Amino acid sequence: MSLSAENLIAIRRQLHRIPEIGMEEFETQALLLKIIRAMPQAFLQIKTWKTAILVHVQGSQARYTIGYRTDIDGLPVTEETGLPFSSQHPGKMHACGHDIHMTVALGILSYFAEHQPLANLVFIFQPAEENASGGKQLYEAGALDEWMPDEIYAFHDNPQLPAGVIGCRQGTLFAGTCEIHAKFIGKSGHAAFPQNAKDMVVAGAAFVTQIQTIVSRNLDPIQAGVVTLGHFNAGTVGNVIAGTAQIDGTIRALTQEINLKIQQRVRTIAESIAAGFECQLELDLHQGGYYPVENDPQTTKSFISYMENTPGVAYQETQPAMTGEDFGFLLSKIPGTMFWLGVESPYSLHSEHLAPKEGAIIKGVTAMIGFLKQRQIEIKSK
Ligand SMILES: CC(=O)N[C@@H](CCC[C@H](N)C(=O)O)C(=O)O
Repeated sequence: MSLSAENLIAIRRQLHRIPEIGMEEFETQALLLKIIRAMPQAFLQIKTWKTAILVHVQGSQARYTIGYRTDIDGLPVTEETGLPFSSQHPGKMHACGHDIHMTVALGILSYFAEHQPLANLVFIFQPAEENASGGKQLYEAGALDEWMPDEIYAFHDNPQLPAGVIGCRQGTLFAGTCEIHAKFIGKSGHAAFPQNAKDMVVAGAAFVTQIQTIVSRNLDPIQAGVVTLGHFNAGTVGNVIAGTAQIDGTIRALTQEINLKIQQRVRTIAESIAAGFECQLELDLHQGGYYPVENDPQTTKSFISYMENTPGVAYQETQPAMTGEDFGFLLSKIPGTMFWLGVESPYSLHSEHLAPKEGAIIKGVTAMIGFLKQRQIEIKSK
């Protein structure tokens, strides 16, 4: 039997209880495998790569392969929702809704495990979307090679959209991101003798301040970019000069060109601060697979047309967002479409209070099963 709405909610709650950080999703992988192995197996082949799971569904007229990807990792966030099925893993939470993503993928898979598709389908349960570009790692390790999709789909939950509403757009959906890790290394000393030390609170503060000029002074005002420094750690106590400052942040831009331009300005400013304060610099600008999420014109046209014209599906065109997604890497290799699924919450993604509305799950499953069925017919008739 395909998984019912009630089954899916129960599964989502099980997954929600056991969030794990990227590349450590062992319990999650075991639970997913148990659920997948309980489905009818006639059309399925299952393989694993590290904590990832790949499931191939044999199509009856297989000349084409459609991929569907979900991420499976949680975040290092302490849950504050008060829900009875809250995280049982201290300091970890599905605060980005990947439990919803996994559940929707299982719902779609359970349908096609029972109703053989025309095309082959490949379901990718991908680790480490948040921290280590699991999609890029999996692709580059060749885990997909045997079952390489001709096109691919994925969604991210969206607390700002009403539950169950599908959001999408042609072109860029999400920004490309790049992590900033900067360490300024000076010399600690007594607060009374600054002449004998190299104060990294001051150097770090200058870096933070100068970085603010990148978006306001270096970018075309019509173009968009974000530089957020979310972490600054320097010193220990008020009367000791700090010998090091560790500053971490993230760059976001809607094109790779602007992302690279911001990276270059961050590097120039960090190096000039290090020179000016006569200190050392360790700088790591790490983009990994977090390329801009660029939707393919053909698959996205077909996707939007289905969602707009299908009774029971609520569709809304959305603006590009500055969230990042390593699905951008897979979309740079395989044409496809990323979309939003509304889960309606007053709290944002990554909030310790995020409590997505579970009614979105069955709506997402139903919309995607319908779309994938139509898409296979479209492809067959080409
Ligand atoms: C949907 C979402 O929230 N994605 C993350 C992706 C992380 C990108 C990377 N680790 C970075 O911090 O730049 C996001 O923060 O947008």
